[in-house]
Amino acid sequence: MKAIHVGLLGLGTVGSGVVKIIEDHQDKLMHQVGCPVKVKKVLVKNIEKNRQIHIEKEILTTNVEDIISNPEIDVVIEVMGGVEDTRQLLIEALKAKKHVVTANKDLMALYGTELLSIATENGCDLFYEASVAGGIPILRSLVDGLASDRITKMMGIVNGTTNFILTKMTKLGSAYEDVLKEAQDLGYAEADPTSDVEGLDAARKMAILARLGFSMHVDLEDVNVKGISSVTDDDIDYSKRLGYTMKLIGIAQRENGKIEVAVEPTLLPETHPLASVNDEYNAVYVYGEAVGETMFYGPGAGSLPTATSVVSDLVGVMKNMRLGVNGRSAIAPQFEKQIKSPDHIFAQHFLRISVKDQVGAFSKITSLFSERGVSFEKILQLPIKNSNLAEIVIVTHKAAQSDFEEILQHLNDLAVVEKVKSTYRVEGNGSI
Ligand SMILES: NC(=O)C1=CN([C@@H]2O[C@H](COP(=O)(O)OP(=O)(O)OC[C@H]3O[C@@H](n4cnc5c(N)ncnc54)[C@H](OP(=O)(O)O)[C@@H]3O)[C@@H](O)[C@H]2O)C=CC1
Ligand SMILES: N[C@@H](CC=O)C(=O)O
Ligand code: NA
Repeated sequence: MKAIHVGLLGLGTVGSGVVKIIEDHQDKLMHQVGCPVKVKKVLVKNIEKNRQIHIEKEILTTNVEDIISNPEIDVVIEVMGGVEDTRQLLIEALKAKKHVVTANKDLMALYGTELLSIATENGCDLFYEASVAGGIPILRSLVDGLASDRITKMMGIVNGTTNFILTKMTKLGSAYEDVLKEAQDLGYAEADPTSDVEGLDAARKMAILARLGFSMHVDLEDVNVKGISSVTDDDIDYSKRLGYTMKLIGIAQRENGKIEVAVEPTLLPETHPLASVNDEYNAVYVYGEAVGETMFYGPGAGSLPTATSVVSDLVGVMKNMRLGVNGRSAIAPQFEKQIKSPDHIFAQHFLRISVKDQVGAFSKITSLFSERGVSFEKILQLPIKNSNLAEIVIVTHKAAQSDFEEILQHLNDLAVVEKVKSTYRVEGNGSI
């Protein structure tokens, strides 16, 4: 039977893994799809570069047309990254009736809707499992495994780099910059790691998850984002003292048809299932009205885990080719997008405030909270050595985001408050 020919755009961390899996698992692939799978051409920037894997030099090219306009190539696998130019390339590939598999969340978060509709118009598949939570088959689980349910909440650790950094800072006391460098060396971080540490990479993934889970057209701008670059050792220490673990958490929840999607450093009780997800591992908790609680766990970044999702998508394309049903799996959103306003978003909050160590300071602060009906779950007050300042650490009960923001503004105006040093969302007290 005729072989399926693949054109690969990119041969870095993920691309090398794809080549390795296609070679090493050829028997399994042939058994599943009934024909050999061959990598025909690979686009790279620099042909002369030393590579981790062995590859015939004549397969490499710097001319994208060798892939996009190559009539022998059936499937284009995009693992090079980039947005605008890559979007044009993939549109060209789809119009040339090539199926596409991509790991590119930047692209799918911004142009996923457009690309999926071009794929459908051209009878092509466009699969992107690796774009969210690397090796975890989370998109297929939402689209197929939980297809019959109504999903109301998804919460997870969806960025390997930041989870790696926070784990090493928490468990080993490592310095932020050193661990970031380690994550880059291990191939977890993006080409520009700003998108990892500032939460944008996780926001892109949460937008994709919310779109599929809630069947709504969720845009990247709908996601409230805060990253981990301002998290300090002190914040981590205080969280530990209060029994919490700091994680970069993505939350997407739906209530009465309205949604909230956010990514922010969040404190979780140490006993929470997501608190024990460490290093580059990811986990996504999904709550469905009928199924109840489900949780998906696995490596969120790295060469072979991510490539596993890519090659499994390739198998999906090839199975559809055999059945003659390519280009029929994308489903248009069922619901109009409705975003929750801040007075409908409720969460607990951690605050660390330095105050003048004087009589009445504490009551001035507490009355700001009580005036808005916000009560405290935990409080810690400690003197700051060699100063006339004290540090107050508070964990509130659930409060509306609008009330909390108002309290913060007024706190900063109080004469007894030297500085609100940090605030974090707290999740998972009582339930996931
Ligand atoms: N690393 C990971 O764990 C994960 C990555 N992803 C996504 O997968 C994609 C690839 O990531 P990763 O493998 O880490 O990236 P790398 O930087 O390791 O590899 C990128 C590859 O693409 C090639 N390339 C980049 N730009 C061009 C261009 N303009 N023309 C030709 N070739 C180009 C590079 O060529 P050369 O080798 O010559 O420099 C390189 O081989 C990204 O979209 C990323 O977000 C998704 C999940 C996990
Ligand atoms: N940079 C990303 C790679 C996978 O998506 C991460 O760290 O999770
Ligand atoms: Na995945």
